[in-house]
Amino acid sequence: MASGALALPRPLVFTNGVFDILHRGHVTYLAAARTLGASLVVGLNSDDSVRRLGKGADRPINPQADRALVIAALASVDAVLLFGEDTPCELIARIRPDIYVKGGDYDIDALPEAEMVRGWGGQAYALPFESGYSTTALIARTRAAPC
Ligand SMILES: Nc1ncnc2c1ncn2[C@@H]1O[C@H](COP(=O)(O)OP(=O)(O)OP(=O)(O)O)[C@@H](O)[C@H]1O
Ligand SMILES: O=P(O)(O)O[C@@H]1O[C@H]([C@H](O)CO)[C@@H](O)[C@H](O)[C@@H]1O
Repeated sequence: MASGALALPRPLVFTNGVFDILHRGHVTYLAAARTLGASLVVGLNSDDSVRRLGKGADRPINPQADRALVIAALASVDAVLLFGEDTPCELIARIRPDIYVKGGDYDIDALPEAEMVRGWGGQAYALPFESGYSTTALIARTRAAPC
């Protein structure tokens, strides 16, 4: 239940993602997100939600419980909330964050999540992207590595 997120200090920063295999880009962007407010909540796609996203037939590699534990262990993250829908919009409507962020691989102005948060006077930002770091690239490198 997202009501627990309401008890976190404000301004509350919200972001979301799959976070299948944690990498440097995730860590630096979440650390940057946390600096924008007094708390950071991460919406995490459930396994079923990930399977509908079309990232690959074998995705997620890591089940939701493991992905949630890894992200929650980061010092920058105050709470992790699973969502099963295709987008985090329902979750965002429930917790009404003050700031919405995604990494720089997104056009923040094109996202319905940003429109929602801006709609109640909040802010939305795309944060710097660490090029060369993605879960997909990690998986590809692992599979191509000589035995
Ligand atoms: N290299 C990166 N630098 C900064 N932010 C990133 C980077 N990669 C992903 N992010 C951000 O992390 C969040 C989670 O993204 P996601 O789990 O899709 O990572 P990914 O590595 O792109 O995974 P995949 O390759 O499976 O799409 C998103 O908000 C995304 O913008
Ligand atoms: O890890 P990803 O693929 O960056 O996470 C997705 O982000 C989408 C984004 O917020 C645009 O809507 C979201 O819709 C999707 O559910 C994943 O969280």
